[in-house]
Formats: sequence, C-alpha cells, structure tokens
Amino acid sequence: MTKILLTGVDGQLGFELARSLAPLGELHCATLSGRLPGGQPCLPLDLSKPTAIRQVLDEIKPQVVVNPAAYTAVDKAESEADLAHGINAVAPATLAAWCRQHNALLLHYSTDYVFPGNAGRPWREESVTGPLGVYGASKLAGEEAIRASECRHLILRTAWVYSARFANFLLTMLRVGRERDELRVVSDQIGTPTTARGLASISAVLLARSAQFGADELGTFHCTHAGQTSWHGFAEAIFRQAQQAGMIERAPKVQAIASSDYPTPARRPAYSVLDNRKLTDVHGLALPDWRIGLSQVIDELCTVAR
Ligand SMILES: NC(=O)C1=CN([C@@H]2O[C@H](COP(=O)(O)OP(=O)(O)OC[C@H]3O[C@@H](n4cnc5c(N)ncnc54)[C@H](OP(=O)(O)O)[C@@H]3O)[C@@H](O)[C@H]2O)C=CC1
Ligand SMILES: Cc1cn([C@H]2C[C@H](O)[C@@H](COP(=O)(O)OP(=O)(O)O[C@H]3O[C@@H](C)C(=O)[C@@H](O)[C@H]3O)O2)c(=O)[nH]c1=O
Ligand SMILES: [Mg+2]
Repeated sequence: MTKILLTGVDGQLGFELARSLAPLGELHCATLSGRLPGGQPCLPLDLSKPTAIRQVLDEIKPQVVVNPAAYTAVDKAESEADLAHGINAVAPATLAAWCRQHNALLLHYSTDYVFPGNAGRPWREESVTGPLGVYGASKLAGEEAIRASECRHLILRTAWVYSARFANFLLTMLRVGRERDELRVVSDQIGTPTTARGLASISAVLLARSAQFGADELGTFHCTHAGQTSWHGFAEAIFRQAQQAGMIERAPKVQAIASSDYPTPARRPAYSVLDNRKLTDVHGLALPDWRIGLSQVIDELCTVAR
C-alpha cells in the first residue's frame, strides 16, 4: 500500500485532503501541534525545522508527500519574512530534496499571489511571476526550489481558498455581516474563489493516477474554480446565497471600495485570475464555476448548523 505523508491537516486544504486521500493509501497525518483538529494525536512536525522534517521522512519513508501546510498570513508575513520563508520556501526545498533522493512524489500547493496582477487576461503557468509581497515571494521561492530539485512533483497553483471551517474570507464575511448593517469590501482586486474541497478532489484524482505519469503529466498546474470576481463580488454572492439558503434573515449592505481605501501591510495583485487550461488539456480535469463551489460550501454550513 502506498505510504502518504500529509502535512497541515489542521488547515483548510489539509483537512479536506485527509478525507479525500484516505482511500488512496496508508495516510500519515502531521500537524505542528501533533494533534488532529478533533484532538486525537498525529505526527508532530514543525516545518520551520529542516532537521525535524528529515527525521519524520526517514521514519515514515513515504512514497508520496502531500504538503498543503504553509505560512498563509499575508499581512503578518511582511513583518515575519524569515518565518514565512522558512515554512514556504525552505520546508518545500527540504521535502523535495528527500523526495528526489528516495524517488518519492511531492504534491505541493502555491498561490496566485506569485503574480504581480498587472495583466488583463488570465495568467498561464509559464507567465512571468513577480510577487508584490513577502508571502507571494516565499511561495514562489518554494516552487522554484521544488522545480530545481528535479524530484517527481506536482505543484497546484490555486487562489482565494475557503471552506466551511477554519479561517477564511467567507466565514469572516458571515461573522462581520451579523455584527454590522454595512460592510466595505474592495472591488478592484479580481480573482477566483476556490473551495478547499474542490482542490482536494482534484488532488485525489491526480494522485490516484500518478504512478503512470511521465514528465508531461508532472510539473506546475493552475487549479482554481472557473470564472472570476472581485472580493466585493464574492462578498455579495456569499450574502445572496446565505440568504437564499435561509442561513441569514437579511443581507448587510456591501459597499464597493478601492484598495487604497482599505490599507493593509501587504500589497495584493489587482488581477490574479489563473488560466486552468493546462490542467484540462493534460489531465482532463476542471472545477466548475466559483458560484457552484460557493453553493456547495453554503450547503455544508447549513448541514453542520442543523
Ligand atoms: N488560503 C488561501 O487563500 C490560499 C492558499 N494557498 C495555498 O494553499 C495551501 C493550503 O492553504 P490553506 O489550507 O488555505 O492554509 P491554512 O492557513 O488554512 O492552513 C495552513 C496550515 O499550515 C500549518 N502550518 C503553519 N506553520 C506551520 C509549521 N511551522 N509547521 C507545520 N505546519 C504549519 C498551519 O497550522 P497553524 O494553524 O497551527 O499555523 C495550518 O494548519 C497553502 O500552500 C497555501 O499557500 C494558495 C492560494 C490561496
Ligand atoms: C475582511 C475584509 C477584507 N477586505 C479585503 C482585504 C483583501 O484585499 C481582500 C481579501 O481579504 P483576505 O484577508 O481574505 O485576503 P488574503 O489573506 O490576501 O487572501 C489571500 O490569502 C493567501 C493565503 C492566498 O494565497 C491568496 O490566494 C488569497 O486568498 O478583501 C475588505 O475589503 N473588507 C473586509 O471587510
Ligand atoms: Mg488572509
């Protein structure tokens, strides 16, 4: 049976991967705390410590390493560059070096924030990168280290990830919407909201087929839901769908503002829509329109609440 090491099981994507990868092999889950979200023990693994990473790899000897764990606090990264780099760049490099040496497959995730956001059409895998902040730069360095290692790898670049649990834009909107009658949300940053579950399901399909993959089937792929919107458009859709589902009685007013009216420590790309064509052309895979993803997560929230 294939041994799979999965990091970050207490994050949005790791949590969904733990479910979707379980049927594919012998799953070894790791978190920083050594506890699963439910409190049960799992492997303790601090990704900011390369020696600890190598120790866990040597102990488990996985054939597949899946690494959704990351430093994802975009604004905080601006003042914690070393830590962000350690987790987002050095850790993937360490995983990749081990995978190369042991002929293991590495499945890793990256972000639309590797792009500068100054284009008018969706970014391709080979488009020139140019991160605007520390988080994006650290994630790009992680990608580049994996490619340079020449290990067998898949890197899925995704964007605006959310789910029914942990911390994300959807849950922030629903919380703030309960507290206030009016919200202000930026309308000049365009991207594609992507569900952690959709991404986990694509990951599972890819891993299930990966033993047969040649060089053309491996490498870097963009993977988001289809379509595009602004954070303001996403917020409006969240309240519209939540109201239709009976989760909230009335939607707050969502005022569209410019990024300049919402100052943050990190700059964010104005346009970071990813072109997912390569994933479809090479693997025949695609996620549906982002509004469908949203309705799935709203459904899940309603089910949990019941
Ligand atoms: N969230 C998003 O909008 C997007 C995410 N991505 C990428 O997708 C992947 C998954 O993101 P997502 O699930 O949303 O992120 P989350 O922030 O939900 O989860 C990240 C996980 O990494 C863990 N982690 C942080 N530091 C360490 C460490 N030193 N050692 C071990 N684990 C650590 C976190 O643990 P703890 O909570 O204890 O810190 C958390 O469980 C990441 O690679 C991210 O960069 C790409 C595009 C968009
Ligand atoms: C809460 C809030 C945010 N905003 C803005 C701030 C920001 O520009 C945008 C989204 O806020 P967030 O803090 O969720 O955004 P951010 O943390 O930048 O989200 C990013 O996370 C990383 C990990 C990624 O990889 C990216 O793909 C992206 O999802 O909305 C408002 O305008 N009004 C609000 O009330
Ligand atoms: Mg954030």
